Amino acid sequence: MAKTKLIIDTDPGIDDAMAILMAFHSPEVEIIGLTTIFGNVPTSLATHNALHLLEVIGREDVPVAQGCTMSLKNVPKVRIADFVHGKDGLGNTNPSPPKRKALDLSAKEFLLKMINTFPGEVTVVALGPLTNIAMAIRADPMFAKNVKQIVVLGGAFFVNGNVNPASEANILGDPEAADIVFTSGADILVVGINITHQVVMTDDHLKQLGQSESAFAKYVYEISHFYFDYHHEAYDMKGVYLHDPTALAAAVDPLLFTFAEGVVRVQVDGISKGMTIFNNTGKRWGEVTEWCNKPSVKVAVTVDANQITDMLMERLLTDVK
Ligand SMILES: O=c1[nH]cnc2c1ncn2[C@@H]1O[C@H](CO)[C@@H](O)[C@H]1O
Repeated sequence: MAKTKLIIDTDPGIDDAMAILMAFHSPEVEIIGLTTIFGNVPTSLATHNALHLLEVIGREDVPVAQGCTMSLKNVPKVRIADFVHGKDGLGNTNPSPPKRKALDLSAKEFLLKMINTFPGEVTVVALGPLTNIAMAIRADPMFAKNVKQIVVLGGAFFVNGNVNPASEANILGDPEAADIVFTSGADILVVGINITHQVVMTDDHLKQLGQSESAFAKYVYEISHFYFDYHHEAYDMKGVYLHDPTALAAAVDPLLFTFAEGVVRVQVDGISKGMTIFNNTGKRWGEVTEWCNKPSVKVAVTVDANQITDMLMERLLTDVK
C-alpha cells in the first residue's frame, strides 16, 4: 500500500521530538516536511530544533518551513511552555546550532504548495497551535478539500484542560485559528488530552530507553529528564503523558482509537477562552445555535493506550540505519 505523505506542524518540544523520531521509524508514512509554530518554544527556536532533530535522524533531505510567530490576532505567545520542556525546548540539553536553514517558503506557503501538488494525498499532523493551518485554509478554499486529513493534537473533551480547568495548551495558543480549522470542512481527527492523559511512558520505560543501544532511544533518554521532572512535580505521577506521539499514532493507525462525530466550536474569549465544546448529542435544537450547519469532525473518545506506548517504545528501540 502507498505510504501516506505526512507534514508535521510542530513546536519541538520533548514530546514533539518523540513523535518526530517515531514518525521516521513508521513504515506506514513518508514525512515530506516539517512546519514550525510557537507553543512549547517560540517559532524561531522551533525551527532550530526541527532542523536539529532532522540532523539527529540523518534526514537532512527533509525540508523545514518556518511558520507564524504570533496567533491570528497578532498576540505573541506570552506563555511559552519552557517549564515543561526547558529553555531550549529539548530538556536543556543545548543542541548544537543546525547546519541547514529553513526554506524560503513560509509554513503556510509550503502547506499550500504540497497540498496542491499532491491533492488528496497529504495528511497534516498538527502538534501545536493551529495558526499555520488556519492561514492556509483562509488563503485557499480548496485546501480543506484537498488535504487528505488533519490530525489535531489539542482540546480537552469532557475533561479539564492542562493550562487551566477550561483550556488545553495548543488550543489556547490560538483559539481563533482552532475554530477556523475545526469548522473548515476538512477531514479532521482530534486527539485531546482526555485521550493523551491515558497514554503514559513510565519511569521504567525511560530506564529501558537509557539502557538501549539504539541511537533514537538514547537521544530520547537524554532530552526527557526535564519532561519527567515536570510530570513528577505537576501531576505526582511516575511517568509522562505521551501527547504528541499519540497524535502521530492516530495518523499511522486510527484503529487504535474510537471516534465520535460532531461539530466542535472553540471559546475565543472570557474565562473559558480556549475551551473546546463538542456537540454530538444528535438533538434537534429548538433554536439556531453556533454549532448548527457547521461541518463535523471526529473526536477521539477511546484509545488503546498500551498499544500506543508499546508502538512508541518499539519504534524508538529499533535502529533502522
Ligand atoms: O501544563 C502545560 N502547559 C503548557 N503546555 C503543556 C502543558 N503540559 C503539556 N503541555 C504541552 O502542550 C501539549 C499538550 O497540551 C503538548 O505538546 C505538551 O508538550
